[in-house]
Amino acid sequence: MTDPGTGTGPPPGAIVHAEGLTKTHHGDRAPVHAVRGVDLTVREGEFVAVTGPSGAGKSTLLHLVGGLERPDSGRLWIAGERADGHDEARWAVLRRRGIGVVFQFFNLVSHLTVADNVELPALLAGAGPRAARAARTGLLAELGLTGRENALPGALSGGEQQRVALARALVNRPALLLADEPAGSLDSRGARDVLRLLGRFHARGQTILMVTHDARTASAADRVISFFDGRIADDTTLGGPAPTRPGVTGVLRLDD
Ligand SMILES: Nc1ncnc2c1ncn2[C@@H]1O[C@H](COP(=O)(O)OP(=O)(O)OP(=O)(O)O)[C@@H](O)[C@H]1O
Repeated sequence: MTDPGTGTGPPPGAIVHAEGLTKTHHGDRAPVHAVRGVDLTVREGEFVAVTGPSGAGKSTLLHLVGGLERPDSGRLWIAGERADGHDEARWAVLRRRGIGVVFQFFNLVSHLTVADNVELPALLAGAGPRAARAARTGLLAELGLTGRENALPGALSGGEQQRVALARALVNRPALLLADEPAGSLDSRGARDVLRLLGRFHARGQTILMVTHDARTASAADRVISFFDGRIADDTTLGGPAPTRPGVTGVLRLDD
């Protein structure tokens, strides 16, 4: 891959640092320049929303950061480690540093119970069954899902499914939580609950990078990046409480 080598590398405390990140999609029509030389730093504890019109390249940017797609050029660091290499090296960094992802349509495994969906990433990461169960139990309690452990995803509301997906994304205590339109398929109550939960995890130090086309959803973040035609058009830090302490612990109550 091309390495422009022009940047300065990640500053201290950067969870995401990208320099000149570029991605062109080659479908069956003309090439689409989805991300065009993006420089981006997300510091530990930030809640950043990337917003912009359909086709602006928001999801492609999120996929590049999350290792779901590989950049054509540019450099990417996750928690200080280069993460833009060939597939094996990229996955090794992402596994070590930990990235959790929530998608618009939850992407739960339909034939696994809630408990198994949430425990699966912990078991894949090498946790023993007891540790995986303890992590799952704590998170489901925090997310108001105690009693739903044995349900299959299809028996849950959209809001409940997204909370299960959130538990799954957080079970390995990732350095970074990526959220792609996390409220996009929910009714207004489900959307409000999920955004409130994201806000509370953020208040406890969770770093979050969220993509949304919706300005109201974006306002849950404390920094809003406007993306247009593959580039950052605006980057605004909003007011709001600073994270109180790192780590995701304690009990969240939806009705607070
Ligand atoms: N795998 C792909 N193959 C070809 N073109 C793609 C691919 N993925 C995305 N694109 C194109 O790249 C551009 C950016 O897409 P992307 O999904 O990143 O934008 P977006 O801002 O997230 O849009 P939306 O809000 O509609 O999801 C669009 O023109 C899209 O059609």
